[in-house]
Amino acid sequence: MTRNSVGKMMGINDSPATSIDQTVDLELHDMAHGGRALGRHEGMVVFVPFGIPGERVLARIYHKHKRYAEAEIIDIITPSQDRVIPKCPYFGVCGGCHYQHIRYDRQLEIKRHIVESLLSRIGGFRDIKVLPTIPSPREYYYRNSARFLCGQQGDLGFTDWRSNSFIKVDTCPIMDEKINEVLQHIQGHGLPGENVRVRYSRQKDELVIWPKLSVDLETGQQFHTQVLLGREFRVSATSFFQVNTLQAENLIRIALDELEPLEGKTVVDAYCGVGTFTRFIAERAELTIGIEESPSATADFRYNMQGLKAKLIEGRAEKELGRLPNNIDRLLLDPPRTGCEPEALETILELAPEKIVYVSCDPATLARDLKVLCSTGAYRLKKVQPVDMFPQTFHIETIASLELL
Ligand SMILES: C[S@@+](CC[C@H](N)C(=O)[O-])C[C@H]1O[C@@H](n2cnc3c(N)ncnc32)[C@H](O)[C@@H]1O
Repeated sequence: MTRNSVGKMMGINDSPATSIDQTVDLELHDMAHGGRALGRHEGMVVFVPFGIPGERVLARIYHKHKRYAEAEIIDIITPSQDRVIPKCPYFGVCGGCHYQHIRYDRQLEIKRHIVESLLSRIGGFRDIKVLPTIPSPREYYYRNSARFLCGQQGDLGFTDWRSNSFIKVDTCPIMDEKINEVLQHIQGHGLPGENVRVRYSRQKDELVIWPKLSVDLETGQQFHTQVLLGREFRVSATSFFQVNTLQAENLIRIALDELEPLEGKTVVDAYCGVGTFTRFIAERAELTIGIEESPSATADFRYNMQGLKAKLIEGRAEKELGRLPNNIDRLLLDPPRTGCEPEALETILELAPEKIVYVSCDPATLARDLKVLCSTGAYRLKKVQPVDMFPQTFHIETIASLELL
């Protein structure tokens, strides 16, 4: 989406009365997708990071675009009752978290509201009531995976959200405690120019630290084993895996409920990764067909699906969906943030499965794709359920369920 289209969507005007370095008094009235609160000055929308809707703030304009401005809070005149003290010493500088200053139950409501408003504005779904966001079992220390950037001297850290420059970090309270422990050992030992990926399986107490480093810990492991609802998954260092293990179990439960009944059915799991959903579908359905393009994920999928009624098609979903037979009963979609390619959506409309469950990590592309699937009158949007996979950040995971009319 371009900046101008964001401006138009929000009903934003250009305002000569707003200028760089100006201090403005703002009532924050909403939260935009992307984690910034919204205020208005002289008719121009102002995006305010680390604000909370309902607050009145004094803010300094640091960017002015044609249709909107960006401002940083210099004083909070009326704080929200939902404002809390962030846990992380890097919060406000590090680009990883956006909501640590907001009480957790308010984060959940903000996410629900954003999904509903994007479905209405982008998707044209005016009457859809989005269900309350399912809270993460852990509000902090939930991530089973970290990707650290490496600075000049082998220091490990993340990015300053304003300047995009490297910042060294010695702790990260959204990563599993074990990943924080590992960081103590590997800090200062990164390889300049290379990211360091640390993944941890709490159930199996297994680590992947990639690439190989000169430290007093085993590094360079190719795989580790993650466990979801009692099933083991081999996951390679470079394969995608859901970052919030406990919440991924809820995601699977909801997706299965929406796909049921599965007995005797042919199901396609597009963008299947290492087989997270396929594994459970294949235990019930007649045949499950996964589609995945990543070579490491497809190798893991083959390993994980041994003995199950599951087939794999290696390739891009937008091409491979068109080669499927016409008897597909159910379709699960779990694409990357960019959503589904138009070609994939066209083919899905031709295949016309009775039920589609769309698992999305970006509600804007979800709304765009659901509009394509529903605007022809082929599908009805039955249920929309946000599931908080990423507490303390603006990222939103949503499951949408569609039925053929
Ligand atoms: C959000 S992940 C979901 C993976 C899996 N469903 C899971 O829950 O673990 C998206 C997956 O789609 C794969 N992918 C990305 N673009 C693709 C495309 N055009 N066609 C097929 N797979 C794709 C990625 O490699 C990744 O494994």
